[in-house]
Amino acid sequence: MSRSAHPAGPRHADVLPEGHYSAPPADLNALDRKVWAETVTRGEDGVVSVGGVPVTRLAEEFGTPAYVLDETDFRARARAWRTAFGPDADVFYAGKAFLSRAVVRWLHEEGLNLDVCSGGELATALSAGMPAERIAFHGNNKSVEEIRRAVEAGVGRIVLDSFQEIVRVAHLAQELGKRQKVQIRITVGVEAHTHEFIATAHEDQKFGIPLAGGQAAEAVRRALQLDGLELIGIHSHIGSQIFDMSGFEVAAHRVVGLLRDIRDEHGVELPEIDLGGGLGIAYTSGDDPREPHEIAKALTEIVTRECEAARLRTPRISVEPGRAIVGPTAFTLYEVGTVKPLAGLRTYVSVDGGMSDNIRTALYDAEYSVALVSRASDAEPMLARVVGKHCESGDIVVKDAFLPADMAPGDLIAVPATGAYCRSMASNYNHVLRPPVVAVRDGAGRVIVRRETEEDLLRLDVG
Ligand SMILES: Cc1ncc(COP(=O)(O)O)c(C=O)c1O
Ligand SMILES: N[C@@H](CCCC[NH3+])C(=O)O
Repeated sequence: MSRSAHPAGPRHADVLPEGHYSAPPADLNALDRKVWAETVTRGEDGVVSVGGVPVTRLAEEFGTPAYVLDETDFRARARAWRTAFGPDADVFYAGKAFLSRAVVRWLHEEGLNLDVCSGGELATALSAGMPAERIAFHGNNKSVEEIRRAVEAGVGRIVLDSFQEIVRVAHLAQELGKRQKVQIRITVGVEAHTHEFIATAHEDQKFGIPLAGGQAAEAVRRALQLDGLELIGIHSHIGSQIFDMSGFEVAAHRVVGLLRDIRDEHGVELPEIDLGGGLGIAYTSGDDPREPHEIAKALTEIVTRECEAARLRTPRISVEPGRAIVGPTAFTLYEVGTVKPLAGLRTYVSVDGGMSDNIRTALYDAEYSVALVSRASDAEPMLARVVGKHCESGDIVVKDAFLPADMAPGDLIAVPATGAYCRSMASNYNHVLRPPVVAVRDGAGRVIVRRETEEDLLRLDVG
């Protein structure tokens, strides 16, 4: 296999990209500790390992592309959240970030609860043994059938998202002879500092019942009147990939304000509040994520302070981190197929996956980093764009990155921080098969979600 440089290719682009990769890093072989988990290291032979397992071995054993997830890191992060919030609060892992039966079992063992947002996620959670009372069921348009299954299973809470749903859940619960614990999701009117597609607490979007205009107060009134419901609290989720804590502070302030109004109007002190998920992770060296203990301290302090001011008993707090737990624990391992230098522009490096295993770049203009992991290289940096194999020019995995100028077919590259919203949003576009998830632990990899096969694809075809 040729390791030669590509003389026609640019060493640096004439026009450098804006953002975090506007200049090449000093050493392309160094792994940026902001985006790579500590358990990922480069050996003396230049090969990168995770938890002591070389990526070359993983590629041989499981093929590429593959999501490689460090189980030890996942458990440590889950535990850190659990410990940070302590016994008087609850941490619900948001299954939408990535869910599999193995993950459900790890969460159960680490003492976390689970947030699900569809019948499919609920089925996965229950089939892996998560106790129903530790499950929260979310969604802005749960079907009657999904609600029925959740109530029958005995989920710990259903988070109500509309006036229609308040009535729907109450009737179904009554029909089943149950009183369902519920929270009401409200929209607090905060503009979260994140991509507009993943902000969820400003007024003009689909989630929750607005605080504005007294709508949330009216929803509470109705829920308290219905026998099938036990209203246990108020829920707010302001968006995702957020670093600035001020949005959470405003949300907590407004949620506590509603609890105070409820006490004043109905004489009831609701025992719980949920402040959702949304904490950001580092995708590039420019991102500075908060640690779980900082977040726990900030949220607990503000809720306690606001409750004291309102003379309310401090409610039990819950949170729903997804990305912050699973995001940093996995990387996607790809094999390079072609290297195409475009003079004066950049070099296109095509990998064996693409937008079907990571839609985030195309969907949110998300930034990622990338490294050559199957060897070290002393070649000069070249401005590269990592693209997939799909019939779409927007099929970009990493928009701007510096890779060594001797990149060649057969090299393995890895994109870190792909644990969240990559496998869970993967598709079969172009009938490309979805990659496996390989969990690494104790010096070995094991498949926790297998690679799709052509038989899997054809199984759904009728006729
Ligand atoms: C209701 C709810 N909770 C939790 C989450 C998890 O968010 P994140 O993965 O950003 O922590 C989401 C997704 O944004 C959500 O919609
Ligand atoms: N899927 C989104 C986040 C949405 C979270 C769910 N409400 C992402 O990849 O960032």
